[in-house]
Amino acid sequence: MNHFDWDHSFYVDFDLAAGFSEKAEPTRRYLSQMKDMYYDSAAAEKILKTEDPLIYEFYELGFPEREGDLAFGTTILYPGKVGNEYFMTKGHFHTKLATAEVYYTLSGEGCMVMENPEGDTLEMPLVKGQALYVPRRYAHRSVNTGKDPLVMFFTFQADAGHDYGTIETKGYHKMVVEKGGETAVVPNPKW
Ligand SMILES: O=P(O)(O)OC[C@H]1O[C@H](O)[C@H](O)[C@@H](O)[C@@H]1O
Ligand SMILES: [Fe+2]
Repeated sequence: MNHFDWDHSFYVDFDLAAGFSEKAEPTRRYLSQMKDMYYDSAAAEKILKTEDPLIYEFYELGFPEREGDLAFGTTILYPGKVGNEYFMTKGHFHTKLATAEVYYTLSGEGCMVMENPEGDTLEMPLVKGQALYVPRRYAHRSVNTGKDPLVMFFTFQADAGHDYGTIETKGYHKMVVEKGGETAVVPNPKW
């Protein structure tokens, strides 16, 4: 765990291409920790028989969950697929539902899949050099649709919290898959 002093100014280094930091500590999520989130569970089990790939890592700054602070860091989401579904983050709602977040794509290409509790869905490409605004009340998951790591910088209100509940049990309404050599957003048959 890092110990930054959130009541004083501080620097954190983030490599603008690769997303890595020397100063901050990464949290890593492997396929074994999120295998049930992929639609094709047989494909996930098959991969896990021989390896447990690192799906993504993000730099956790140990931010205090205080009103007025900002959480920020980078996420590095690796390329790959489980069955025909691209590697993705778990995704979450904010516990304080009405909390937005900004993602800036540093390198790679992908898609941000969003949905609100009413089931309205939004899918927006993650494009290098563009900041994407994730609106209040929308759960958000990033998906790597490219061949290289997808690297993003993010920031949000530090006391927003993470709510994984509904996402972990039912998933998202939409999935991002490779279909006939193309990237396609399709309905999740589990809904
Ligand atoms: O929480 P996950 O869906 O696994 O995503 C991992 C992390 O990456 C993102 O960039 C978020 O902004 C973080 O708040 C989040 O914890
Ligand atoms: Fe978030």
